[in-house]
Amino acid sequence: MEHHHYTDSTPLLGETSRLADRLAEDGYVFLRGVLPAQEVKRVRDRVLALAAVAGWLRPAEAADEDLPEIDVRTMTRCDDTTRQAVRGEMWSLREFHALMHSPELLDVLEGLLGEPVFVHPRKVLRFVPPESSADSYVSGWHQDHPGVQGSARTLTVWTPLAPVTAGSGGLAIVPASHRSGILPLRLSAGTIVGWEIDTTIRAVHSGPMRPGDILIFTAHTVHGGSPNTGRSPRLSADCRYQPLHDPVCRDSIELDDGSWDEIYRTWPGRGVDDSLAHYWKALPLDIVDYDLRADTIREREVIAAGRNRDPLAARALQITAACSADPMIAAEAAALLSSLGRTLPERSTTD
Ligand SMILES: O=C(O)CCC(=O)C(=O)O
Ligand SMILES: [Fe+2]
Repeated sequence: MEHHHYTDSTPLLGETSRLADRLAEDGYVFLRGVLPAQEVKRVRDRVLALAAVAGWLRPAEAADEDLPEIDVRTMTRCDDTTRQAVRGEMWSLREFHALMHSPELLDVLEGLLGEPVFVHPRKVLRFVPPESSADSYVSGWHQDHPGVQGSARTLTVWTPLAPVTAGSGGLAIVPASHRSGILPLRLSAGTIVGWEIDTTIRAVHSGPMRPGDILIFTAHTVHGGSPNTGRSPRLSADCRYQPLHDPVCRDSIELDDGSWDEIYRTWPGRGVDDSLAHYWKALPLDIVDYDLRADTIREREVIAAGRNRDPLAARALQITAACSADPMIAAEAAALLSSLGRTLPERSTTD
């Protein structure tokens, strides 16, 4: 596999049609310094403060580029409920949501899409501890469209909250991989969802990133997180942006658990009269349900693989047991998982 640095498209900022051509050609653009570094730092500091309160950091030792080290033992010992609560507090930070609505970013996206943009409310904040921690994972090679659904023209923005170094790992992109539609998947025990793209990858683009830098890629572009081999957390944010008038999948708006008002309880004035709270309710959206058909087919495949005692099915069985909409399938997945005799660490199920 060939490894190259991202193609730097920063010189094309302000030349909308050339930037859009680059996105159409490569499936991604890498732009430096789009987000205000001070705002990024504000989010990072708040996230790290929550991690420190949870005891996840080793305060005395500054490691990778002024980020504290993770206390892997404490984090690994942390029970699931506490871990999810801390991650939930990080995710609820108003500064994080505001960052993904930065005017500088929306200008670029509006230029690329050529029409008004809808910012998905369900943004993702990633706190990836070193791979030695039970709560670390790689996202595996994937395309966003099968999971995000809605508009096929949706764009993802990925941005680091701290410098991306060789140790922290970042987001690797397979250039021009968006041109072949939805690609098949294969079981993969080491990735977050238990599946990954089943194609030969010939070239990968990656490289260092600074706070403020962004990657924008299409919903069909193959990409995946690299392992965090450093000693500090990898902190990043990602969010999806689509043409306002295209269909929006309900799952990009609605929460799996809890309500948006619970999220806003830490916002000033609990989000009342806040332009970032419930902002989609005033928009003329064409909301569509999540189409479960592809997931159902994959669930059948993983059950069959589990019956064949395929060790590659372990992670997908775990996800199916925890998340299947069909209780019979969930129960069989759980039984097959225990008969596989594998106890995998409990991990987050975010794609
Ligand atoms: O940061 C990662 O590990 C994965 C990010 C990703 O898949 C995305 O932003 O769509
Ligand atoms: Fe993704």
